Amino acid sequence: MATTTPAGAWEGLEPKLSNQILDAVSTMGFSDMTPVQSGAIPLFMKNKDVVVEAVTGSGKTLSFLIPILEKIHRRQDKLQPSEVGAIVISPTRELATQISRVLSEFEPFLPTIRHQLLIGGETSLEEDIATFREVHPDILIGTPGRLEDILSQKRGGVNVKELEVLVLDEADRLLDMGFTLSLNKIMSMLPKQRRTGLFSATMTDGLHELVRAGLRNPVRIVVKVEDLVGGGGQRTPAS
Ligand SMILES: Nc1ncnc2c1ncn2[C@@H]1O[C@H](COP(=O)(O)OP(=O)(O)OP(=O)(O)O)[C@@H](O)[C@H]1O
Repeated sequence: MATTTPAGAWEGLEPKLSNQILDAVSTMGFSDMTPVQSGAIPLFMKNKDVVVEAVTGSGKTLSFLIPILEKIHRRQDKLQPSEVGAIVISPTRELATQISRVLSEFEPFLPTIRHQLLIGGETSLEEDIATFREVHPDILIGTPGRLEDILSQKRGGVNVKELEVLVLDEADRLLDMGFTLSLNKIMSMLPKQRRTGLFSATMTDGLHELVRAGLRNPVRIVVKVEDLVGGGGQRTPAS
């Protein structure tokens, strides 16, 4: 990324990242974090909810995928076949697919952590349920409609009682596209003691409402275009 000012080496993060994750990011060719990554990853790992306002191309994807992978990797009681540890909600099939691709790059380093893409379109709900039973994913990445469908079906077999992390990616677009009800429905099905991260390019009134409904004392991280060239993001309480 040409415009991003490096924001520190991955090895310097506190709490420390696992060797498998350090090896994965190094294989991806990333020696330093971007400002959004150095801001969001430690907070998420320290069990804070985060609201991240960051422009496109700031490196948001790894800033939520890495804490998700760390939390699942570090669990003492491993997730049971029907249990999922994290859900990422994205407004479009393309974006969800892109996140799934980035997550796949970690697979050689963390082969026991599996994920499933739930976006509708090419697969029916029945097929997605069959894949869930076969793959036993730990992480679900999807669009609101199909995620809501599979979570609301008893026969879907998805157990969210151990879920630790929910991510709402491109949250401004999720609301613009009319997914508010679906998001509220999904959130109502998830454990309250989870961590939630909301990522968005802009903060609108509707988003403040969603933050109030779905997040607990979140820390806000703002990364503007000038931060990408000048370095550093700001942190302020979001509420
Ligand atoms: N630490 C890093 N160092 C260099 N490049 C990185 C780093 N992290 C991510 N990238 C690259 O930066 C690009 C943008 O990252 P990412 O897709 O996460 O950003 P984004 O903010 O989600 O953007 P978009 O809104 O376009 O999805 C990707 O090509 C990614 O591979």
